[in-house]
Amino acid sequence: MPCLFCGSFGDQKNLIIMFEQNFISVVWERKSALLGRRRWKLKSEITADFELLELLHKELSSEERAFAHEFFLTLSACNTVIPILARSPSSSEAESDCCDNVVTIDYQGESPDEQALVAAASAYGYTLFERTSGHIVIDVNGEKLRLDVLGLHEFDSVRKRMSVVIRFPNNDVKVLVKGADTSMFSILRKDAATDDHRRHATQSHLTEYSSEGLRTLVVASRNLTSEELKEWQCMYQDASTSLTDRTIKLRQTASLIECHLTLLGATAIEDKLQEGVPEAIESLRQAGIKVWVLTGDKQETAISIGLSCKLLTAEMQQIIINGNSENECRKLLFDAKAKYVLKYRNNQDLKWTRDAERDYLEIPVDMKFPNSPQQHGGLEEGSLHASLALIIDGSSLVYILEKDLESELFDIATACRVVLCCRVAPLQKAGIVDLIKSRTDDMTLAIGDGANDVSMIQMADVGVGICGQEGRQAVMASDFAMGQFRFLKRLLLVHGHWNYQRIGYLVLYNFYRNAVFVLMLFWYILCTAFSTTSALTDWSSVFYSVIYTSVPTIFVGILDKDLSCKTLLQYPKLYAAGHRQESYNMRLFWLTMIDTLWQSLVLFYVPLFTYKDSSIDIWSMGSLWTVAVVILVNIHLAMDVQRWVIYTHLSVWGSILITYGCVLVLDSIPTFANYGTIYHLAKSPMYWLSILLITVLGLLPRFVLKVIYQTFWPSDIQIAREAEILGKRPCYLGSRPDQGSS
Ligand SMILES: Nc1ncnc2c1ncn2[C@@H]1O[C@H](COP(=O)(O)OP(=O)(O)OP(=O)(O)O)[C@@H](O)[C@H]1O
Ligand SMILES: [Mg+2]
Repeated sequence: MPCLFCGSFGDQKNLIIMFEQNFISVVWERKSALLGRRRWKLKSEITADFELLELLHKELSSEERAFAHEFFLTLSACNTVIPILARSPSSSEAESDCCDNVVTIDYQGESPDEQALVAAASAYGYTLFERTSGHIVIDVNGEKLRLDVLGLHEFDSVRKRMSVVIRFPNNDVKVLVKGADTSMFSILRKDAATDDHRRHATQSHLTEYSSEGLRTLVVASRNLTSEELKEWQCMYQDASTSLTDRTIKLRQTASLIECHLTLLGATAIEDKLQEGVPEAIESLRQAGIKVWVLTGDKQETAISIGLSCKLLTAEMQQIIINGNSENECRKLLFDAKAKYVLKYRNNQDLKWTRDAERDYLEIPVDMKFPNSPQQHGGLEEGSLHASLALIIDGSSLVYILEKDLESELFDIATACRVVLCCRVAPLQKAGIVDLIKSRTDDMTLAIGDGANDVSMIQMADVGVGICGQEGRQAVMASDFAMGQFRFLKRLLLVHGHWNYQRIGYLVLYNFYRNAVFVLMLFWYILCTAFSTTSALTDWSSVFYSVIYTSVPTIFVGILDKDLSCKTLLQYPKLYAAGHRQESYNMRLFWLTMIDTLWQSLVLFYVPLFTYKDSSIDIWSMGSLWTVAVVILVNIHLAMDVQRWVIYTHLSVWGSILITYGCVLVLDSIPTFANYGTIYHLAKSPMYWLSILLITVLGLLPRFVLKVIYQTFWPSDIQIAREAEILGKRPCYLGSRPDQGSS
């Protein structure tokens, strides 16, 4: 069973912010802000919420207003976004009346979430328009506010938050922090009852937002006393210049100030699914690929995204593992195993059969055979097995992956139809891929777009990077890069299928091509009592692999297609031919070798038999063998070509012509022992008859076997191919349970 590990496949960050401070949730979009004499024009439009705008224009003395001010200040200051300014002419007269100039502002950075948040802050009058390493400048409702950046603790997947230490013009020093709710709530101040109230309200809003599939962040801040600042500065200086354990030291320094924070609010960002994701996932699953989602997102968000991309369905039985200690995780795993997995194992045979039956339902009714199981498939649909979905979070994985619970997790995960790991750190993503790689022979493919997907992309057998808005790290670490998740469907179902067919065939063909030649020479050695004489010139031996038979191999290996891209995309189950190892397996290998043995015997003995009464020399015989073997292997290849294009014709038939050309040239050189042989041979009909006999006799068993197989035991691909050629839809494609996808 191949496995596919997905990071995120959303890329369009549409912004929705929920400001929590006044316990109201406001949703807004991007908008250009009109600020004093300068007009900031954002790349995309944001519509601001009127109520919140009104609050922001009140006197700063009110507590609610002060919190709102600090919330937006944190959004525009606590990030690594770089503003890119471009002056543009005012478009209308009205605009030029109220503004000196219009400045188009584009925010660039590694995190699309941050870009969206800074743009939203700008729409509310907090426009970040200058950033250097030492300071940032924010346009706060027309007033320029310059803030000194004393230090920045970048986001990392362990802390799951970032912070910035800012000195205000009045010399106040503040630490502004934003991060994941799980990491933020533990470092908030818990002094007053109002804090508790605010906290609970925020928590319930966060749950609500993440259930809608929004990506949430919590924003907080606090003032630093001069002693705290001094201590932090000392440590920060030391950590940032340290040559060893720099990351750990910086993390310790951050923890010094990232505590006792005052909650300011929360944000929620819509991470729109890319186009075609549900369809792509569905097709991959029909193709027999298990899809697992590994994300750093909150559990509710991950479940909601899982539902929207149709990975999870409402009927699925969800096994949720959220443990905070080893014992708790152990208990949850054992309970889940006893309750679901053992039951699943007992029903496993039944399940596979029913899976296969279910696949009948995808095929149009009018195309079914009258007695196909589809007839009762509809009746049984309601009683089909309830699928299992495992949902597990990163903190449980800490206990599970590092302890002896790995095998329990593996048992449960493999029994589930869907596995969803949320709040997982990059190394845990790699750990999950490793778990499958080390315990099964399955091929793993990891796909992701962010820096946090790099380790899993590198760990998987095949790594695919999506070039999104989250930088190029995933792409740089991957084997394949693509613009959108949905292209994976084509990559696997079409190109993966073609490649498998071509490589499987080429491996067998190349064994055959070389073995038939060597065996022919071997029979000659046996017949000449190991005399070490040779019938073929050295030139013929060298040219056989390099010129006579190599070009068709290359062209067929690149251009041959058993099925059209349309059919492969329409019937994902055809991909399962690879799972069943239909193109290359031991049976096929030995059959090919037996066929090779037969063909080499025909090659060697037919000329001996046809010329048994003649007195031709051994070089003439060698010349005939050379030409005959080239014609035989090329016609063997021609018999297996599935799609003839002009280049295939040119290469196959051209190779035979080139062989004749080379033989003519080699036989015209007086110093060679085979001088003039072809000219004598070609005159007699016996020569041409021998070649015809070799070709027909050599390929006959293969031809007969192929006809019998394709008539009585056609493969799915064969059926689809015939249907394609006849212009019909395949009727019972992939439906035979014995060939069902694994
Ligand atoms: N720049 C940031 N500043 C603060 N917090 C962040 C930042 N980026 C992400 N986070 C928080 O850390 C969490 C984990 O981030 P991470 O990048 O590991 O995963 P993710 O982006 O949520 O999901 P995915 O695995 O799909 O990329 C996020 O869910 C978010 O709450
Ligand atoms: Mg991310």
